[in-house]
Amino acid sequence: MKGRVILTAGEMRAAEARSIAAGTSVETLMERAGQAAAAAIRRFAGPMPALVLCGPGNNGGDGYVVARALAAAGQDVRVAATGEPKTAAASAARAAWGREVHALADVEPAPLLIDSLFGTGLTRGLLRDAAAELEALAGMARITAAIDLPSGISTDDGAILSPVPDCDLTVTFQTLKPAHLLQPAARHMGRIVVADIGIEAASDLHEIARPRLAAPGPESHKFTRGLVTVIAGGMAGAGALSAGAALRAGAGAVRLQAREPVHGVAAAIIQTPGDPLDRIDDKRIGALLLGPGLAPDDEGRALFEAAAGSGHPLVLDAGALRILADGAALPAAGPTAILTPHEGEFAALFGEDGGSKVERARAAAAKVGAVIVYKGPDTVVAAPDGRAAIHAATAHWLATAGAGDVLAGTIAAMRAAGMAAFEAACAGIWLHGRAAALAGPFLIADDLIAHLPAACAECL
Ligand SMILES: NC(=O)C1=CN([C@@H]2O[C@H](COP(=O)(O)OP(=O)(O)OC[C@H]3O[C@@H](n4cnc5c(N)ncnc54)[C@H](OP(=O)(O)O)[C@@H]3O)[C@@H](O)[C@H]2O)[C@@H](O)CC1
Ligand SMILES: Nc1ncnc2c1ncn2[C@@H]1O[C@H](COP(=O)(O)OP(=O)(O)O)[C@@H](O)[C@H]1O
Ligand SMILES: [K+]
Repeated sequence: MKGRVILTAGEMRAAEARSIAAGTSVETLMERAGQAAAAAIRRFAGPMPALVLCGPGNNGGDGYVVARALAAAGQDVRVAATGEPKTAAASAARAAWGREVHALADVEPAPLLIDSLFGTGLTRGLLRDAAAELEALAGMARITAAIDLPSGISTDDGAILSPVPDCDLTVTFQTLKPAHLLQPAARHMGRIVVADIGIEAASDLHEIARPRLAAPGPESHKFTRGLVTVIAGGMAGAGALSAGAALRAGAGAVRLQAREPVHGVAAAIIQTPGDPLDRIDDKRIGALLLGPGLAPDDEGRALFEAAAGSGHPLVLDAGALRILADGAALPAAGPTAILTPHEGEFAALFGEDGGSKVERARAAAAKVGAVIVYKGPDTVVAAPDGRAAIHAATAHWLATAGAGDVLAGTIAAMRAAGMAAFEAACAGIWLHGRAAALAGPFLIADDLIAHLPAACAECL
């Protein structure tokens, strides 16, 4: 499955402009947006007394429509605004509301607060008084709903420009925007509803969705399901986590290549202690994973060179990324490699500048010609051809040692099963996040492995 489309503010404006050029007016789009938002809010919150805060732009315009729709449904509604509308469509929406509009500074709170101050047009933080008013009213409300985005958020990179309320519901239009999934903004969204307002929207940026996995059939054997080779570093436990994850994520065979026997791993993991490069020329290897537990020393560099020259689909994590940052080269040709850096590894490889997490991941993928899995509480996958995808984790218990090793092994299993690099990365991330949700609070990395089969079973 491909997942929900994500558009930036500029792409959304362009899609809106095309729609207008094709004959649908801004007023019509605003009416659809406001009516859809009101319906979603009523479904979520029921008929409680509401206060709608309206800003000067079209986000505020949506708010006047929401207020009119809720009032028409018999709900007790008040409106407060920062000032007069600045767009013709918002002015028309305010006129159609036709009732009193309070000043934001001295309005009474209500149990249902609807934040329609700013959306995709926000270019700078709210003025201190407006931000404080929004925060205070949200603090006194039982439920806070945002129209398009909670106010104070930068749409494209998810940055916080001024204090943002914690919303219970965010109703956005036609597609997700990056800030709905990127941190630090994403934590403020609550439940996200995407309402259809009849705009055509396509993008090469998607949310990561549940993958489809194939069950083995009568024609299958272990090597058709995929052979994963994990080259263990000096800290063999990390490789053991990756190997265990690859096996539980459905690889038909997993080899853990370490100098010494690794204890405590599943007996089904094939071990032939000795030279870690033993059998690296096996043509059946579907994914070669290097990096977990690997030190950036002479031996590590030699293993990297051998892996890079092997011609196998590579998954490079941890120590292999440090070796790469120190100047080693990826193979110039052959299957697309997958790199799985966390924030620190990404910065060491590609620097810290360059826009949003999506833009930075895309630039990195284009630069090195590999699929980049830029990890964190939000994970961005980018391919050299410009495709990108975002996963907003809900299981923050993943912030635990070894979770990255499990992710790398899971991705390697997907790759060995025959998925292309971008799809394998996306599938692995989804399964990893789902396994974390199933494992629950206080999970450790080993628990993720135990829950991978249940996560995979949801994808058959
Ligand atoms: N795209 C679509 O298809 C549809 C979009 N729709 C809706 O439109 C919304 C986008 O509307 P928008 O472009 O008018 O921007 P919006 O978020 O209301 O804010 C811009 C205004 O705020 C101002 N301003 C900015 N920062 C400020 C600050 N810190 N403090 C004070 N002022 C500040 C800025 O003025 P300026 O920067 O020039 O000073 C401008 O006046 C979108 O989120 C969605 O809800 C739907 O109606 C229908 C279909
Ligand atoms: N706060 C968080 N919320 C959700 N997922 C997280 C969080 N912190 C880390 N993760 C995920 O956990 C994994 C950690 O990987 P990594 O940083 O390489 O850890 P390690 O090296 O200990 O295995 C990644 O998949 C990352 O996306
Ligand atoms: K808003």
